[in-house]
This record gives sequence, structure tokens and C-alpha cells, in this order.
Amino acid sequence: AACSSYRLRDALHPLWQSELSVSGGTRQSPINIHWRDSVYDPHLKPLKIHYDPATCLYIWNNGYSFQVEFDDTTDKSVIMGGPLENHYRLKQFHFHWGAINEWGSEHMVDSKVYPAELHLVHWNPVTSTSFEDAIMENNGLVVIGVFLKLGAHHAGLQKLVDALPAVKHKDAIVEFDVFDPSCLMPSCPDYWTYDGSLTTPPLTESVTWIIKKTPIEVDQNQLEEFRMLLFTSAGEEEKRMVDNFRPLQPLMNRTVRSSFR
Ligand SMILES: Cc1ccc(O)c(S)c1
Ligand SMILES: [Zn+2]
Repeated sequence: AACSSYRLRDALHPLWQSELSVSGGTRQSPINIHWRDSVYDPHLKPLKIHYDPATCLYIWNNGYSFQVEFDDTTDKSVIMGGPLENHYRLKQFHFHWGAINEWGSEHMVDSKVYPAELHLVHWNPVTSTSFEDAIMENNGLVVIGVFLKLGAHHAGLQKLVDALPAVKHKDAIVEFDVFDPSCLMPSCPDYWTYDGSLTTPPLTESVTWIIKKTPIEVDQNQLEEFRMLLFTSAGEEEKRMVDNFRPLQPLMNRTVRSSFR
């Protein structure tokens, strides 16, 4: 009963009315990672990341988040290793965040929530011919999740933050060239990994999640710039883009593996 009422509340969340279409899901995201329940897997390799800053195309406001899109027509920006059997191409990255610092991330670690979470979305060019196809493929996608915590100014992020006023409204787009998202990665190699889903519609269960254990630090001004974006288009009544995170989903029959002891 608790689960169904939980799911009903979940399904009525403003951003996810369409939730009912996957309410039978068995591997939904995000989840609360219980550190002590995660299983160290010695076979997990270090994650290898090779991003070419020249593949960065533009930044836009898609009405859910702000998103930086990459040229994914070649293998110039890829990840491999970790839990992966082959390389995956970087397609885009975006963030989820809260109205205040007390919440905002999608995943949690022992119920600890962060003010924001970065998602770097990659697709499998070996088993799919396009990102759009990969969304529907089992393990067609890999999303690297990085927690953001309040702390020092993040110089690499600031280049992104400076572009946000240009994409304040839904569907706004601005050229954004030569950016290397590796600068948003924590130096600590440790991660958890589990099988899950997109956290926005179509919520398809096609994602191998790689959640970095260590957050990156950003300062208050940078978080507040995120919160000045709008869900709404120019001319509409303004709705601030905040709380664009999906509620926690049941772990069901899944194990979270860790790359570290
Ligand atoms: C492909 C994709 C789009 C939006 C998202 O929030 C996530 S998590 C993945
Ligand atoms: Zn996301």
C-alpha cells in the first residue's frame, strides 16, 4: 500500500504525469544508494574518459534543464572501461537542482541529498545507430552522475554559468564552443554503478548508471544562477526552473556495485 500511494504521488509530480506509462518498471531511477549494501566488485575497471573539447556544439534550455550538446557523429568524445563492455559516445550533459541548497540531487547516498547533480549522457554506437535508438535499447545509454556540493567557486563551471542568461527561457539556444566536461569530474576515481532508467520522460530502462562517490564543489552564486533559469518560454508567465529532479524510485531486485572497498 505504501509503495502504491508512493508511486501515485510520484506519478502526479508536475514533471512526470506520464509516469503511469512505466509504473510497471522494475529498474527505475533515481535511487537512494545505501553505502553498506553496495557490493565491491573487483572486476570493475577504472573509468576511462576522453572528451574532445572541440565536439562541444551549443547550450540550450529544453524546458526541463539546461543542456550542453555534443557532436556525436564520431568517436572523438567517449568513455570506456568501468562496467562497460565497449566505448560510449558523449551526447549531452545537463543538471538537476533544487530551489534551495537543502535538496536538488536525484540520487542520494544514505539519504544524504546534494543541492544539484550533473548527468553526462552517453550512448552505445556498437549496438545502436543513433542516440534516439539507444534510448530504447537495454543498456543503450550510460549516464555518469556527479554530485554538486556547496563550497568553493568552480572555475570550470563558471564558463557554463556565464552562458545561462542567454538561455533563460525554454527553447533558447546559444553557441557554446570548446568546453571540456572533464573539468566537471572529481579527481577521485571511485564510483557506484547500477542498472536504471532515464529520470525524465520517456523514463526508459536503458541506462547503466555510474555515480561518482565524491562530489565537486560549486559556490552559492553559481547555484543561484541555475535557479534564475525559467521553465517557461519568453512571453509566458515566468516559472523559475527549480526542483527539476525526479522523486526516489524503489530499488526492487537490484544490487548497487562499488568500484572501491
Ligand atoms: C537522456 C536523458 C535526458 C534527460 C535526463 O534527465 C536524463 S537523466 C537522461
Ligand atoms: Zn538527468
